[in-house]
Amino acid sequence: MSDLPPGWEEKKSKSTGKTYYFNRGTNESQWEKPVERASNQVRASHLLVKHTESRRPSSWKQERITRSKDEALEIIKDYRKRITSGETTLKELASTESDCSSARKEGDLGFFGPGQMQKPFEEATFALEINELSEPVFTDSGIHLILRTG
Ligand SMILES: O=C(CCc1ccccc1)N[C@H](Cc1nc2ccccc2[nH]1)C(=O)O
Repeated sequence: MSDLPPGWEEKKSKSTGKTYYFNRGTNESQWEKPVERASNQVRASHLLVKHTESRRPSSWKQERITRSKDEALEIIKDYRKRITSGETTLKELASTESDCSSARKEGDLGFFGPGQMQKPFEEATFALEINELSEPVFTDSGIHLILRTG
């Protein structure tokens, strides 16, 4: 009985006879045996709008961030409306609008566990279902929209 994570199955390459692994759910295939991720890990993408009170009021987008916290919240609320209406997606918006360097990865932060992110961000993410979008979340970095992806 192969101990593979849910959705993965072991297959034999027709051409080389080598064992590989296929995930029917995601259509991924890989040579390496997939490992279970620790159950207390989550994955998220986020869009960050910084403001003058941000810990580091600078980003790849803007050398000096001059918007106020109130202005940042209005912007984030507008982004959330555009995502929930289906006009755009968090990943699309994060790529061009996020003040976090993860913008270059469509806002993806990868997997993380407890104690790795600022508490408000961690608590908000762990409270989300997979594919659920947060309300605006305030951290020392600024104001975030978080999409839990894993
Ligand atoms: O700390 C980083 C880098 C985060 C990152 C993780 C994984 C891949 C790429 C970037 N960026 C900060 C802004 C920032 N503050 C955050 C607080 C919580 C989660 C993500 C955050 N991003 C900044 O740019 O000031």
